[in-house]
Formats: sequence, structure tokens, C-alpha cells
Amino acid sequence: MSATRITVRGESPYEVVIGTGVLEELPGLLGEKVRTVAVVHDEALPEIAGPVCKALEEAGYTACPLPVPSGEAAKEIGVLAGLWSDFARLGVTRSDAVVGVGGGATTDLAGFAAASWLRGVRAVLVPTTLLGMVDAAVGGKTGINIAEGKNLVGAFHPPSGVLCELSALATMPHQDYISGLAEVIKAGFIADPKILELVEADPAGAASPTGTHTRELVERAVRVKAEVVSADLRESGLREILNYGHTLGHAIEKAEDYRFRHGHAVAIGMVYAAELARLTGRLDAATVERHRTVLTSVGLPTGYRADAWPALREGMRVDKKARGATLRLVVLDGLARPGRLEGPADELLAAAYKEIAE
Ligand SMILES: NC(=O)c1ccc[n+]([C@@H]2O[C@H](COP(=O)([O-])OP(=O)(O)OC[C@H]3O[C@@H](n4cnc5c(N)ncnc54)[C@H](O)[C@@H]3O)[C@@H](O)[C@H]2O)c1
Ligand SMILES: O=C(O)C(=O)C[C@@H](O)[C@H](O)[C@H](O)COP(=O)(O)O
Ligand SMILES: [Zn+2]
Repeated sequence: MSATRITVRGESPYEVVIGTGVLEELPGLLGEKVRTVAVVHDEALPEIAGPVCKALEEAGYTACPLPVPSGEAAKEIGVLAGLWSDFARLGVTRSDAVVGVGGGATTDLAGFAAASWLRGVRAVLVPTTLLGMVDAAVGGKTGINIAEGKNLVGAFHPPSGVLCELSALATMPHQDYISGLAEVIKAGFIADPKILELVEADPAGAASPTGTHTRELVERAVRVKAEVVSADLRESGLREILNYGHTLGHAIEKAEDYRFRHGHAVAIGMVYAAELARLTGRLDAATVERHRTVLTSVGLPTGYRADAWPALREGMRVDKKARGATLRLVVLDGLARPGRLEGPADELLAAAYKEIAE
């Protein structure tokens, strides 16, 4: 089957290329002026980074592999500083490029390294996880974590291209795969209910990289993300909807010292947001229950420890959608009708948490 191309519009439009056997398209996404390519890759993925470097070398580029720690351990200032030193040693100039190969943690880091080096060099991303393909690599949000909160340091730096080689998904650990499925389901609730129908019709297939509808789920979620970021790159309004479930989700990740999968935290956060919407009369109980059933059907969590509430309430204060002391959450006014809950009272926030507390 030929590759699918989804264009992200904006100041510098770029393509998300989705398919099997698409690595050969990488040079085309880099452009002709580039000479040195810093290939920032998850250290656990030499079998993917190797062919990427080979494709670049064969196309005449100088590919320099730069392995970084797997997972969230990559999104740390020390790792970023190490990359800056590597770029200096390799002589990466403004006409060169960074290629990020790995899951969302790796591409968030690689993207931010590209954004910050010489005030911005070209980045092309090769996501290797479901989450990376449907969400992290698309849209230009890059960054790292600090102890005070998730993604608190970063930049908007859209890539010049995104290459989703679907065969990479075959080796993904199941829990990491369903973590990505949480973001796919998020796209279903905020914008494309057909996604929910596909997951509900075959939860086991949805939770597998070889499911009948894997490619359709990836493409639908990428289209949702591409449409939103094309309209609002810098999150001045519409883009906030992609943050559905993230206000509590990020607080859970922080409380767990970033050792809790992002998608699992977002799954819990979506049920929390749905309960908030129900308690404020926006969402019917059936749609709240639909959150629980669809997430549970693919093995995702929908509740969290009761005693964690004080820490989570505190953690939510650094949410990027807040304005001053006013917390703002994305909630649904109905299926695929995202709205905002502005300045909720503490009692309301606590009452919704009681509904998901275990
Ligand atoms: N920038 C954005 O818009 C955006 C969007 C969503 C999420 N994110 C971020 O993405 C991160 C999560 O990304 P993730 O879920 O991809 O996790 P990840 O990058 O931490 O990868 C998860 C695990 O999968 C392994 N892995 C990656 N690809 C593999 C493959 N093909 N085969 C076998 N193992 C593989 C990794 O080594 C790691 O152990 C979080 O930091 C989150 O904040 C960013
Ligand atoms: O692209 C966006 O915008 C999103 O909010 C997508 C989220 O899935 C993603 O986790 C993002 O990194 C969260 O951004 P943040 O600004 O809340 O850190
Ligand atoms: Zn997310």
C-alpha cells in the first residue's frame, strides 16, 4: 500500500508520511542544503537508528548517531546539555539538521535540542512508537521535564517532516503501545468519534500493532492533530483541546517522578475531566461511562490512589493552560464538543477526584 501524506499547514508547511517501507523518503524531507545530520536516537533502538543512518549516508549526508537514554530519562537538562556539546564537536551548523528517532520522549528532546541549537536548526522526526506517530512528533511542541513539572521547559519548533514507519511498531512492548492508544482515544473523544467506534468494535485489535484497523487509527489520529495544529500552532485557543486529560495526567506523572507512562496518566486524566463535566451539567453519565469502558477494554487505567489528591491538586497548578491562579481544564460539552472549565472551585475538583479515587 502506498504511503499516506498528511500536510500540516502553517508558516512552513510539512508532511507527515505514514506507511510501511517509507524510510527511503527521509532524504526528501531533509532538503538538499543539509550536509551533517545529528541522529538523536533512543539508545535501545540501534536496529532502527542503524537503517536510518544508512539511508542518510547512501543519500550523501554525513550521519552522526547520538544515542540518548530510553524513555523519560531522555527529557532531562543533563542529556540536553550533552547533545549541545555533541553538536559543537560535530560542527552542526544552521544549514545542517537533527533527526530524532524514537518515542515521544526522544523526539521531544531531539526537537528541543534542534530548537535551542544556534537558535534553531532543522529537525526531521522518525517516531517509533504509536504515541510518537499520532501525537508527539506532529505539531512542534518540544521540551524537557524538571522536578517542578512536566514539559515546563521547551519551545514550539515544528519539524520539517515526520516519517511514520509503521513496521517499527511491531517490536513495541504492549504497555507502551496502549499508552499511545490513550492519545488515539483522546482524539476520538475530542474530535473523531469514529475512532471510538473502531476501538469498541475490536479492542484487542486496537491494542495491537497488527490489528485490522491499526493504520486507519494512526491516520485518523494524525489528521485530528494536524488539523488542530495547522489552525493554532502556539496554543492560543483551539490547540488546548489536545490537552484533554493532561491537567491531572501531568500531575500524576510528576507525582510518580516521571516513572508512570504518559498515556496511562492521560487515560486517568480523561476520566477525571469527564467526571468534572458531568458534575457541572455538561456531559451525560453515559458518555462518562463510555470513557471508562473504552479505556478499560484496551487495558488502560481509569482511577488512581485516593491518598494522592493533595499532591495532585498541587501539581495541577503548573498546568500551562492556567492563567495566573486560575486553573483552566479542557472538558467536553458533549462528544467531540470540547469546551473549557475556567477557575473551578477546589470543592468541585475534589468531588470529581472522589469519583476516580481507588
Ligand atoms: N510533543 C508533543 O506534542 C507530545 C505529545 C504527546 C506526548 N508527548 C510526550 O511523549 C512522551 C511519551 O512518548 P512514548 O509513549 O512514545 O514513550 P517513550 O519515548 O518513553 O518510549 C516508550 C518505551 O518504548 C521504547 N520504544 C520506542 N520505540 C520502540 C520500538 N519501536 N520498539 C520497541 N521499543 C520501543 C522506548 O525505548 C521506551 O522504553 C512523554 O514524554 C510525553 O510527554 C509529547
Ligand atoms: O500537542 C499538544 O498541544 C498537546 O497538548 C498534545 C499532548 O498529548 C502532549 O502530551 C503535549 O506534550 C502536552 O503539552 P503541554 O503543553 O501540556 O506540556
Ligand atoms: Zn499527551
